[in-house]
Amino acid sequence: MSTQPVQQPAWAALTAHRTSHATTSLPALLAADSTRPERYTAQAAGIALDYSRQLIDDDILSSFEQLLEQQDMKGWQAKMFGGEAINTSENRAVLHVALRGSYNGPDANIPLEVSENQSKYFTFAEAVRSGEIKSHSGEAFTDVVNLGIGGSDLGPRLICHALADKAATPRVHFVANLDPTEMQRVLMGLNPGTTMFILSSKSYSTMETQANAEAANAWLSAHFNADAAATASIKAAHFCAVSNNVKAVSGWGISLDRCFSLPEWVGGRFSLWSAVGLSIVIAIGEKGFRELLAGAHEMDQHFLNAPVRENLPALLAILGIWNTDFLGAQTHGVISYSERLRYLPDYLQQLEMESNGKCVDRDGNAVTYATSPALFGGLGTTTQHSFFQMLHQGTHLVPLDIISISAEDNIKSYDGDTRAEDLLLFAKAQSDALAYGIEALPASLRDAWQAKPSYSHFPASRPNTRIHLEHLTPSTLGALIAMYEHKTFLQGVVWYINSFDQWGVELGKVMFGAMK
Ligand SMILES: O=P(O)(O)OC[C@H]1O[C@](O)(CO)[C@@H](O)[C@@H]1O
Repeated sequence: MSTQPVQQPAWAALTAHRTSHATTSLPALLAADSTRPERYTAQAAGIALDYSRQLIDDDILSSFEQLLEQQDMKGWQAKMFGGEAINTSENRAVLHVALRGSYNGPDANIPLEVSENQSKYFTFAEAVRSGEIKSHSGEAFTDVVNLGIGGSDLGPRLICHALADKAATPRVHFVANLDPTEMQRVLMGLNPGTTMFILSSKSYSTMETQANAEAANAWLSAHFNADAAATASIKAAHFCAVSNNVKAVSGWGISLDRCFSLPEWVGGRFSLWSAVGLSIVIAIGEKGFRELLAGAHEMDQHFLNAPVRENLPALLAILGIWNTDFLGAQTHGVISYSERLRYLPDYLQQLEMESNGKCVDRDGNAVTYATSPALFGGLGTTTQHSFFQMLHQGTHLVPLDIISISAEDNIKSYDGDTRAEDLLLFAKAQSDALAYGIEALPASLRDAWQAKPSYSHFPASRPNTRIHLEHLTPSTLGALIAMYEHKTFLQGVVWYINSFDQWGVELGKVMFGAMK
């Protein structure tokens, strides 16, 4: 029976490990066992996860295996993949996994509904890509702008930036913010005559997206110098929509055959796999999108079947809980050594913090332990020249995920261009510097460094996990995102919180409404 984890025997064992390991350091752990990097590396779906530079050992991992059992990991997995209403505050199932063929429950209508929806927006996206669907002035669309926020923006934005061929049309753009400047800057270079908008809002109650749709509509009618009747037909030609509230969206003037629905059981921050991914299908095609789904499906199966010590999402969940609840970390950093993964930290911020930023458990009681850390991040190497100073020599413990892709997957712009190789080398160098400090230097350099005054002292023993993708493809990106989704879900299971509602964002909306 799951309950608050602090009541479980394994939590007490972990607390005891924390005390007995108080003086353990990463250089000592790494020096004591030359097989540690190999033993503490797990692989699945094209992703290798090396957690040898985390402050854990076999005893701690064993206690976590027990904790997962005591908190009924398997039972919760079965509930989620089987379609039980585990989002109890909203009485909803949590079935984004059904969108990638991983539903395990008895309702045969669910896979049918998924494939019916998919075929509608896949067909539409391919017709936009091929130029078969034309603009008001009879031209092929060159640009598509997704208007959405939160889950209706961050996943598609991440994936399109990572995978879209920037030289091909239609190009895909994103506008999320209420600040008119964002839209103005995106639209500045675009031709209204060949620009399509996707109004993407699961609830169709998000004021930012509605306001931006009005602004986009005004931009179009100003261009066409249109009267009211013409404005309606321009809107019909240049807008499509994604929503769970198709009736309301079509009421705004988008024709029903261009309104693509997503089921109630897909949470906003898990919705990129649904019609919310329309911008992705337009950017990478149906084939690419199906590969993305297949990669996520592979990760789903891995999460369900792999033993804990080989299970990537489970390991990430464990490491996060150890660092947060036992070592006292209040933050978690994600550093991507790949421009193509620029938006990963933004995406993960919503995924992890909106899901697990909770202080009340599933029974309505206050939790007595820490839940989601603050997640932040950025790109290597640029962040090395901004906040890495604090990571190396600051007073806070900041565990990191350091993510890299193979150099051959990157651009070479001239003969002898070694930037991609050097980028990868920096990911390794930073990981070593954080974990070992100057111990990792060759002896000659180390002696010289040691002679320096205390301001150059490196405390070391700063935990980090290396996550490496041999290739960044739709499939491996799908797997990477699904891995983080399941990490987040499992942490919520252990913390005994509902990871699938977001009441914390509501009060500000109501306050705004009261002031308006
Ligand atoms: O797609 P919608 O309904 O416009 O919601 C956008 C975002 O707003 C939130 O509901 C938070 O306000 C997120 O959970 C969601 O992803």
